[in-house]
Amino acid sequence: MPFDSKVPGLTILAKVTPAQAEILTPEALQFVATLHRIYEPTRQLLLQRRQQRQVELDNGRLPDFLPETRNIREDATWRAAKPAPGLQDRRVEITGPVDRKMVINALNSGAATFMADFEDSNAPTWENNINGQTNLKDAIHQRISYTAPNGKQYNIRKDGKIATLIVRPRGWHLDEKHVLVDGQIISGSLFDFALYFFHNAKKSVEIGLGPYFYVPKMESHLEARLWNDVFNTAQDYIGMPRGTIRATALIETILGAFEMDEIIYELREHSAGLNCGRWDYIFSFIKKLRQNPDFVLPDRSDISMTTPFMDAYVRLLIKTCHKRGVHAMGGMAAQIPIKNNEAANKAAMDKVHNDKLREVKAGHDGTWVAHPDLVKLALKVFNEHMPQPNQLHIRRDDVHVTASDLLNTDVKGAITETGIRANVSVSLIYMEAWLRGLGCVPIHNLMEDAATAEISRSQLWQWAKHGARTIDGTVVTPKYLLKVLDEETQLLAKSMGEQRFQASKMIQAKAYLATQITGQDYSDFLTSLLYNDIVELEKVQAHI
Ligand SMILES: CC(=O)SCCNC(=O)CCNC(=O)[C@H](O)C(C)(C)COP(=O)(O)OP(=O)(O)OC[C@H]1O[C@@H](n2cnc3c(N)ncnc32)[C@H](O)[C@@H]1OP(=O)(O)O
Ligand SMILES: O=CC(=O)O
Ligand SMILES: [Mg+2]
Repeated sequence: MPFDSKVPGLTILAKVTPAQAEILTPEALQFVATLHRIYEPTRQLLLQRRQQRQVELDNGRLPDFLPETRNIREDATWRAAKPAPGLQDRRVEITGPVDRKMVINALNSGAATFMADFEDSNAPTWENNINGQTNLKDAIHQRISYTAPNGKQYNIRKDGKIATLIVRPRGWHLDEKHVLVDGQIISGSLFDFALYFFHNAKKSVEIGLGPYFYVPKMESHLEARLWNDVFNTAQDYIGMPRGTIRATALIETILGAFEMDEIIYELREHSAGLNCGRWDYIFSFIKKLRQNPDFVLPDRSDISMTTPFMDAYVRLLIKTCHKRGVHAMGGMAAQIPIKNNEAANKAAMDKVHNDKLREVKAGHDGTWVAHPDLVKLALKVFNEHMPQPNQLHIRRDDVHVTASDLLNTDVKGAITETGIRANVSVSLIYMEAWLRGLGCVPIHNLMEDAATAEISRSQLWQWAKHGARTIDGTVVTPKYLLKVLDEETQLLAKSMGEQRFQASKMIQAKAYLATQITGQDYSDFLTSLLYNDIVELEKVQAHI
């Protein structure tokens, strides 16, 4: 039986269990439909604007600060909202997908906050998304528990030291194809935001916090304005004072980096600062400038936070945030604990330690970790170097970052066969996992998610497009990359064994990847490219 949404014009093209129906209530869905009807036209216009800007970039026009918003950047008098309850001290934030066990583990991890992720680390299957909403609702309503298949019991810690919940909805580019309003596919961002807000906003205030969000992958301040408008409508809708919501904007696109002040300004009543989403930032740098031969980068492993364009971005972000009185959050080191190899584990932990040390010394007010075992390590570094809750008082008016600093590709390194093979293998393994509904996986001892995998496949495209040369003199051609793809797939097949390989999604992943590495077709997002494969539409066309 198709699910009856009881909301005129809104159709759900998916199976809905009784537990999921408690999230998909007529009242919550009415709110989804309301937001869609008001804001979908603007979202579509902004997505078209992204395409227009891409054409300009492809034609050689480099990103720059906007002349029309100079007054916002140069007016030193305006400030954003003061930090909200639970968001003053954010020295260590754990992130992770909205899986029930992980939600409990993250809340218990000892981190100050937990960013529950519908984006980079989540494959947006219907199950993942709706069950994720149930998990977050149960968390905010303080009734979440879980029994694992092995009988292990998970409960929220009793000492009250639970991380403050922050939710990251999907970016503006992603659709939620299981829901139609007036026959139109709706936005994934609005769907994730609306359901979480509707069920939890009031309760989160009652428990002394608030409805808190991370907003990802914005490419302009106009996209931030759209979020701000959505926040105002949402608060008015449930009778909550405007300014109760707080949102930290990830600066993780090269175009967003040129509009940091403007993004805070648009969100100022709701702003909780900016975050250096380093992995998407590298991806965006490659993607947006992909047609320009001056921006061909070496191996992914050669691009670090001290690479000139990354260093400039960090410095500008910290300066901008502290000027406006909001948090400048750091990002994610990709290393995770390595089991059964003490030396390798120590080397990985040293890298995380050094990354956190660099962040706190640069002036960041907090950082991200990918795994509960990293919380203590990051806390130790921040406690030692940041005795107060944050470093908002440290102004960096001495920092001057220019457009050419943000575009400085003086990166030390080379393109190597090892780097090419690593990119192919990471892309394949990640895409295969994503197609099975897993959005974050350990690969070669690193955390890989949608943002990191995007770097790998985009580099392959760019190297083939420009006929880049490896350090050994090999010219990277489509033919060469397709040969490497075959070889790497065979290696994976061998290590997995025939039966596991055939049962996996590796063949689909390979077919998708083949379209993305010849320097011709380029999908703006891997997740958009793969999304149709994880959409399972129920046949309820008669109800549309
Ligand atoms: C670019 C960006 O956007 S960064 C932000 C997005 N990425 C992330 O959030 C990364 C999230 N991290 C993860 O998903 C995981 O840590 C992975 C996939 C990298 C590794 O996961 P695993 O292989 O399961 O790690 P491992 O086996 O060491 O886990 C040990 C325990 O920690 C838990 N755990 C691991 N990572 C997390 C996390 N981020 N949050 C909560 N719990 C976690 C596991 O569930 C497991 O719990 P259990 O012992 O009760 O069974
Ligand atoms: O979302 C974070 C990133 O690094 O990308
Ligand atoms: Mg990201």
